[in-house]
Amino acid sequence: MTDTETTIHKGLAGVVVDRTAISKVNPETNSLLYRGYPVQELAKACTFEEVAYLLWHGDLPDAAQLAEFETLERSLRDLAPAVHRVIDDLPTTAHPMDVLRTAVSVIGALDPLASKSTSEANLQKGVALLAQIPSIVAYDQRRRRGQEIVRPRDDLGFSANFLWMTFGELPEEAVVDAFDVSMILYAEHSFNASTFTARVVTSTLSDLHSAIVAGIGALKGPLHGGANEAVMGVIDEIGTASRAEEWLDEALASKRKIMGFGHRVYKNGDSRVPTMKASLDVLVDHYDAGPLKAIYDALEQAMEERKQIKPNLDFPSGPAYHLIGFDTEMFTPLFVASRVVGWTAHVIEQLESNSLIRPLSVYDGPDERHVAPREGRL
Ligand SMILES: CC(=O)SCCNC(=O)CCNC(=O)[C@H](O)C(C)(C)COP(=O)(O)OP(=O)(O)OC[C@H]1O[C@@H](n2cnc3c(N)ncnc32)[C@H](O)[C@@H]1OP(=O)(O)O
Ligand SMILES: O=C([O-])CC(=O)C(=O)O
Repeated sequence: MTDTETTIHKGLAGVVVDRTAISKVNPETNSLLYRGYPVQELAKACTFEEVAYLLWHGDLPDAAQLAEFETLERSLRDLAPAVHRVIDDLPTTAHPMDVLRTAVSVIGALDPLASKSTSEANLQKGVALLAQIPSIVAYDQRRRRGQEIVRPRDDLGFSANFLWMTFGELPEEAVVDAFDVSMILYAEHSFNASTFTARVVTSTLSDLHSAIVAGIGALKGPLHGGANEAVMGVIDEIGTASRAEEWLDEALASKRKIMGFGHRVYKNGDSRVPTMKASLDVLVDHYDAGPLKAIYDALEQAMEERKQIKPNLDFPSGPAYHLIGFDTEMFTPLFVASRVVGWTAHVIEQLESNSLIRPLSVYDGPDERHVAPREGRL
């Protein structure tokens, strides 16, 4: 085939690269299934731990399986001293995603199973990361605020413990539930950029921690997970609901991408947004945050009128995390705390039927040329 006959799929848009049994994103029906279950049903009826178990094992746990899984996750929450030391050595000017990426890399280097890549070994590594990423994120926010570390509690579930370690107190159940819903919704989304990155790394037969570190790097960008942090910047810039339309017109005129809107796959709205928006509404009531919600609604409406582009999950989750009390730059690490579940499931699935991921490209550099003799060239 000549270069002129080759179709280039920029950004791999529309390209199907493999099969997956983990989740199904369906833009036609605006639905998202985890192992066959609609994510809205899971968010309503299950805890994040149950959903993690489902994504890793293919089925929801029974009572004994859940108890065993929860006991294991709760037993692994403490960070190794070396991980603490590395975090302490990093300046508080470092972005929390860089701190998290570095800490996960240290966990990998310390892991006695580092070179083992059976499904069992990868599940063990995955559950340790599930348990320890909240400890890293909570500690990082506290050290930035000059606060003492709060140790994990093994009498609390994943989300309650995460909030306990971050804030040193337990918020009301409605807040814990809203946070848990966000964790469920962020857990998995087929071949998104960070998951694909993790699968590319895995396809070389590299290890799980390397894949997760690479996934964190891909998630950090504002076109992907970094958008939940950027949404808060937008809301701060707008300042008050009555300015939303004017702000949007100026932003669009200067060709800005509006963070928290649009999606590569969903063109008619993100299946997860209604569920997260309901949780945001609970938080808005709880924290009496009408003005923030008014900006949210005004921007959503103006974006619909100007561009007919709908919000993605990062639009409601950014303000939700703000209301719960997280610093804005911690929002994308919160996404990691959840998505590590999806990444781990994909690493395991990739290894089950691996093929090195290595696409082709069309060369459009200079025609062949030859190196002139050294004398005369230099
Ligand atoms: C959890 C997640 O990762 S969800 C994604 C989070 N990312 C964001 O919120 C960042 C903002 N959104 C975007 O940049 C994009 O919508 C993406 C990257 C998510 C998807 O992009 P793509 O599928 O490549 O769509 P693409 O960029 O081609 O957009 C198609 C058209 O819609 C416009 N558009 C899409 N999203 C936006 C947006 N957020 N703001 C303004 N215009 C937009 C594009 O400018 C383009 O217009 P044009 O045809 O006139 O040039
Ligand atoms: O699927 C995508 O491209 C991005 C996304 O929504 C996610 O990773 O949750």
